[in-house]
Amino acid sequence: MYGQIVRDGLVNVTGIEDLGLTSPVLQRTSDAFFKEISPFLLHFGMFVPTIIGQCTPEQQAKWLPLAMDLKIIGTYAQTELGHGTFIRGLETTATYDASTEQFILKTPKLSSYKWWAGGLGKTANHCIVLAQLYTKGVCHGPHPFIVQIRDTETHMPLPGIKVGEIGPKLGFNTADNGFLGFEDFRIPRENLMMKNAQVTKDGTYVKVARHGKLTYGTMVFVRVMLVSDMAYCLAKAVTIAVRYSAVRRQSQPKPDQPEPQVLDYLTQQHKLFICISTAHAMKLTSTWLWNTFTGVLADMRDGNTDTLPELHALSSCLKAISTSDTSALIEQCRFACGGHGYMYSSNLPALYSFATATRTYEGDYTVLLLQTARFLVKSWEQMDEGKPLTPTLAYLEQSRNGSQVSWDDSPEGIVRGFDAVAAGRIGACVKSIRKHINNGMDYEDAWQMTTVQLVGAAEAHCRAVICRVYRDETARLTAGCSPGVKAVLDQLSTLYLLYWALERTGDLLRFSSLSERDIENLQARYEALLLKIRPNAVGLVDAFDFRDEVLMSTLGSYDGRVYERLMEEALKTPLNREPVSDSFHKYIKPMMQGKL
Ligand SMILES: CCCCC/C=C\C/C=C\C/C=C\C/C=C\CCCC(=O)SCCNC(=O)CCNC(=O)[C@H](O)C(C)(C)COP(=O)(O)OP(=O)(O)OC[C@H]1O[C@@H](n2cnc3c(N)ncnc32)[C@H](O)[C@@H]1OP(=O)(O)O
Ligand SMILES: Cc1cc2nc3c(=O)[nH]c(=O)nc-3n(C[C@H](O)[C@H](O)[C@H](O)COP(=O)(O)OP(=O)(O)OC[C@H]3O[C@@H](n4cnc5c(N)ncnc54)[C@H](O)[C@@H]3O)c2cc1C
Repeated sequence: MYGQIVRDGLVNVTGIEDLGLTSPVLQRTSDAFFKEISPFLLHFGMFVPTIIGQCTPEQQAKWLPLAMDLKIIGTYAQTELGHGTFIRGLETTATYDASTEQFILKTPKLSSYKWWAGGLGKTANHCIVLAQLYTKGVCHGPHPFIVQIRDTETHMPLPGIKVGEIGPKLGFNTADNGFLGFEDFRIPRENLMMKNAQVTKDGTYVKVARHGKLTYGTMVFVRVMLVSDMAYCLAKAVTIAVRYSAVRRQSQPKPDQPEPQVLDYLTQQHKLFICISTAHAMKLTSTWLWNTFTGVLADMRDGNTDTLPELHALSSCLKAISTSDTSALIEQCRFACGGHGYMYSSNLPALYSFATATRTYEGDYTVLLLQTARFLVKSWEQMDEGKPLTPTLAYLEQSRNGSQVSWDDSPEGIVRGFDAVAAGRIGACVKSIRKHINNGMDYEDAWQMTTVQLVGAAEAHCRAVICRVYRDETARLTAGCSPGVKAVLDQLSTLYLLYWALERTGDLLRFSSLSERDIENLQARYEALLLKIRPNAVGLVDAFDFRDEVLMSTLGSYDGRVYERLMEEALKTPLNREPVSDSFHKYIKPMMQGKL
């Protein structure tokens, strides 16, 4: 299995590299090689970006050609057995020895072992290691080091290195996630990645970065990328589920009628059409986020880090919500395919196991939403002090006078309704924190006591951002389209708004003048819209344009030969090589004869 995956992985990365294509293409074509993950994902997904983001130009000149030509294979080892979320609590140490101009890497105890890095087990010979930097007896916090861990000729672990694979997981079983320990392992001073902080030969620590969190930059980049990844993942899953639902016929609602396509059931449309819509919403939002990200990078190149806090808040909540929505909706696609959705050959299990992991790695869902909430509460307090709000929080102004937003069920009105919900929930958090403080709590305890509400407020803010961006970007991008295309894409973005308005009626009743009658109207409009979308459903997923080799699904192939493919795959199962398994003779027969 591992050998096959490495072969496929190299064909993928070297083949595409020869064509000089970019890593997103690499990422997309890699799907034609793997149902799961390439052991080289971290090399291109984090090792290379960290060299670019954390190294000086001189260090980049040394390491980047080696990495891009695959002369070295890297990964990103930050998480430890004992810490993943709390980076400041990482235990691996890097202590500077001025007498030899080296750092000594140490794994003080079992919980300090690096754990999880993709490709670390058997594939990588180098890695980025986040370690607590000590020099002249002072700890300066976690810093990135580039460390060779295996001999590039023999691939043997270097002396002082303990490395291996962490074992089977829910999914990602081709990612070769590994563990790594250091026993007084020495690396040259120059292996500290010195764009944001330096240590001089005599051990003096020099802070370069204008912002304390630039070391976390790679994670922001990956979070931004993952939003797009999730759109792609969900688009694959709903292509499989909609095509299968068009082929599958089941039950007989009317005695004298043939069994209908299950896609004709309103409940099936309710399960699946939000998936089509969400894939579009996340794709458009990811492009908007990427443009925001590149804008912040440009500002930072000019020495201005003012826009970084908003990017961190946006990338945190969008990564959290896109991965959470995608995991839930891919599982919904699996539910929609009945028993056959549970077959590994449908590819829905692999898509689900990838998406659900993404809800955790690169920042746990709850932790990232609390990061966004921190920014939202700070912004509210700045608004109270009369300071200007950042663009994505402009809607907070409307809540200033505390008046309830009047409900308007037009698409733009629903977007404003979500703004009111987000503003109302943030305001409720601020009120809760202040109440606890007035009752004698310190700020940290008051914050902790409000965290359930804070996670909800961050989700509401993110939903409002997605709704607004989806609506605006659809209008902008379809301006020049034919009326037919424009109408269908407008139906999808309206469906997204109606779906989430019905999911959040409680909040809308609390923070707008929404009434019982309005809810009945929303429900009726939503159901009517499902029927309108039905004729275009297969065309809409065909428009995602996935080749069968990329979908790798017995249920989702273009020709619809579902039962033939399921049987073909079944016959390939090793157990079917012989009519009678030798376990019969070894165990079952003796048992039947009472000889066990
Ligand atoms: C084969 C082809 C491949 C092609 C690939 C191409 C592309 C692929 C793309 C993606 C795919 C790649 C890989 C995917 C697969 C697997 C990868 C998994 C890798 C990992 O899984 S890798 C480990 C990830 N592990 C985490 O994700 C840890 C999460 N834990 C944290 O992130 C921190 O621990 C935090 C933030 C919780 C607390 O950190 P803390 O305790 O130090 O800070 P604190 O909370 O005290 O905040 C103090 C002030 O810093 C600000 N602040 C914080 N963070 C900031 C940031 N990032 N930027 C700017 N400001 C930031 C705050 O906003 C605040 O600001 P203020 O004071 O103003 O409020
Ligand atoms: C498939 C996969 C691949 C990975 N690849 C890599 C890799 O290549 N490199 C790497 O370095 N890491 C990698 N990771 C590790 C990943 O980044 C961490 O697992 C992730 O950051 C979560 O941290 P944790 O495991 O410590 O969870 P924890 O933070 O321990 O989460 C446990 C629970 O505690 C809660 N919690 C934690 N802190 C708080 C808080 N402040 N407030 C409220 N609740 C809190 C969480 O919400 C969660 O419910 C990978 C993980 C997976 C699953």
